[in-house]
Amino acid sequence: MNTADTRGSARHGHEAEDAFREAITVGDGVNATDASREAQATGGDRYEDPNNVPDQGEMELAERHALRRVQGLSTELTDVTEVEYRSLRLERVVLIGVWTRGTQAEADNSLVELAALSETAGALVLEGLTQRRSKPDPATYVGKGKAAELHDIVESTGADTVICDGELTPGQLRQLEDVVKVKVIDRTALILDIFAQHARSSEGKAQVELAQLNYLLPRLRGWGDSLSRQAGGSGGGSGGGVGLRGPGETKIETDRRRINDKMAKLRRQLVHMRTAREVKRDVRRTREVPSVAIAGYTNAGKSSLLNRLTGAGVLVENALFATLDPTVRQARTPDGRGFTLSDTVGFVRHLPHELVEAFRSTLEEVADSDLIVHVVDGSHPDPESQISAVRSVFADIDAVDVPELIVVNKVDAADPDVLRALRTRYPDMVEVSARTGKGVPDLVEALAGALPELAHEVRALVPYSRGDLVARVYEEGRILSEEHTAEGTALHAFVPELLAAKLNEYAPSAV
Ligand SMILES: Nc1nc2c(ncn2[C@@H]2O[C@H](COP(=O)(O)OP(=O)(O)OP(=O)(O)O)[C@@H](O)[C@H]2O)c(=O)[nH]1
Ligand SMILES: [Mg+2]
Repeated sequence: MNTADTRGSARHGHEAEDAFREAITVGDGVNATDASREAQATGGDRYEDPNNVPDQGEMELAERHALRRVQGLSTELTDVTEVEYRSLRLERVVLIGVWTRGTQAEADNSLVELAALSETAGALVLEGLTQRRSKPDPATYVGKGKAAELHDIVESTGADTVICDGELTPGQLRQLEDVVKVKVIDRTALILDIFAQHARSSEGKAQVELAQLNYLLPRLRGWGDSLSRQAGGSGGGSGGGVGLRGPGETKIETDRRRINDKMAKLRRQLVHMRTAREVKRDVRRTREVPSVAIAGYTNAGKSSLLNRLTGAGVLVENALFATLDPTVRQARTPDGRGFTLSDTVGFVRHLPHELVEAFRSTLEEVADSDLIVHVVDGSHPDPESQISAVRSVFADIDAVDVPELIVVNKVDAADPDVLRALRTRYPDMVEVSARTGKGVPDLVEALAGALPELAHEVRALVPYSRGDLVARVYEEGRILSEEHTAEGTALHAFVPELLAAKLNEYAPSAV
C-alpha cells in the first residue's frame, strides 16, 4: 500500500499550527513474525521525561519523514486454516506510538517490539503508526487530528483494537476510544495480558492477577461505558482477548471494595507461597551451594542457555515472556563443584511497575543470588538498550551488588559490528550460541571462575561413619586430594564456611 503520503498530508485545519511537529508515520505490510522479531530493536525511553522536547532540527527532519510506514509489522499468515483459527480468537490491531525523542530508527524499532508483543498476546497486526510530537497529547495521546486519521485507518482496515506504545491515563484511553470507536489498550495492559496467558504456577497466576487488578482499579470508571467490552474470563483465562483476559469486565462491574478485598486476599496468598519458596531456598542456602540466576531481556535465549548448560528441558519459544515461572536446576563446574542455575522471567523496556511490584518476590531471587548471568541477544540491532533496560530492573529490585557476568548469546546470528561494539564496551563478556553450542565451554569456565571463592582450606580425616560430610565436600567444595586410610577418608579441600566448621571437628592432628 502506498497511500502513506496522502494520509500524511491530509492536515486538519484546527491543527495547522501543530503541523510541523505532528508527523504521523504509517506502517503496514510488515511481518512481525520470526524475521522481524529477530531484527527488532528497542527505542529510546520515550515516556520517561515528557518535558524533554527534541530540538527543532530533529523535528524538521521528522517532518520530512512524515507518514513513513514502519515496515515489517503486520502478521504474516501462512495458510488459510491459520486465518480461520486466528479470526476466531485473535484481535485485529492497529499500533500507534508517540515518538518524543531519539532517532527514527529507534521509534520504528520500538514499534516493531510492540508488534512482537501484540503477536505474542495473540493479535493480528494490521498497521503500525508513529507520530512525532514533543509529548503525548494529554487528552487523546496522539493529537486530535491524528486521532481522527487513526479512526479512518481503523475503519478502512477493519481493526477492532488500537494498541498504544506507552502507558496512557484512564482519561486518555477513554477519550481516544471516543474518537477511534474501537477498544484502545496501552502497552502496560498488553504486557499484563501476555503475563496472564503465560503464568503457570499458582504463584505466578496470583502475581499477575494482583498486577491486573492494581492496573484496573483506577481505570474502573473510564472503562466499559461508551463501548461494550467483552467480558473477560476470570483469573487469567483466555476469554476476553488482548488486554481483557484476567479480571475482565465481570470485575469492572463489581465495586471497588470487592476488588480491594480480592487484592488483599491475593496478597495474603502470595505471602504464604513466598514463605514456602523461601523455605526451599533456605534449604539450598544451608547446603551453601552457590546460586546463579540467569536474567536478561525477554527472548534473549535464557531458557535455551539453561537447556544447553543442564539439559533441563525448559520451554523455549520465539515469543516474548515464554518463561514466567522460575525454574531451578542443579549444575556442576568442570572440577565438580555444585551450584544451582535458575531461569527467570524476561525483562522488557518499561516493564509495568505493577508487574515489577507483583513479581518482586520472584525477582528477589535474582537479587539474592551469588551471580547473575546477564544474557544479551547479540542478534538484536541495539543490544545496549536492552542491557540498560535490564540493568534498570536490577536497580529496582536491589540487585546491583550481585556480580554480573555479561553473556552475549546468538553469536551465530549476530552482526559482527554489533559484537565488536559490545566487546569494546564489555571486555569481560562471554560470547556464546545456545543454538550451536559455540562458546559454551568458555561460559562454563567463566561461570566456575565467577562463583564465590571457597575461602576455607581444610585438611580432615573423616571417619567412614560420616560419609555424608564427604559427600558434601564433593557437592559444595573443591577437593585437592583424597585418600582412603584405615581410620577414614583423608581430605584436603577448599570448602565454604559452614562446612569448614564441621570438618574442623575431624582435623587436623591425625592427618
Ligand atoms: N540464532 C539463535 N537463536 C537462538 C539462540 N538461542 C536462543 N535462540 C532463539 O531465541 C528465541 C528465544 O529463546 P528462549 O530461550 O525462549 O529465550 P528466553 O530468554 O528464555 O525468552 P523468555 O522466556 O520469553 O523471556 C527462540 O526462538 C530460540 O530458538 C542462539 O544461540 N542463536
Ligand atoms: Mg525463557
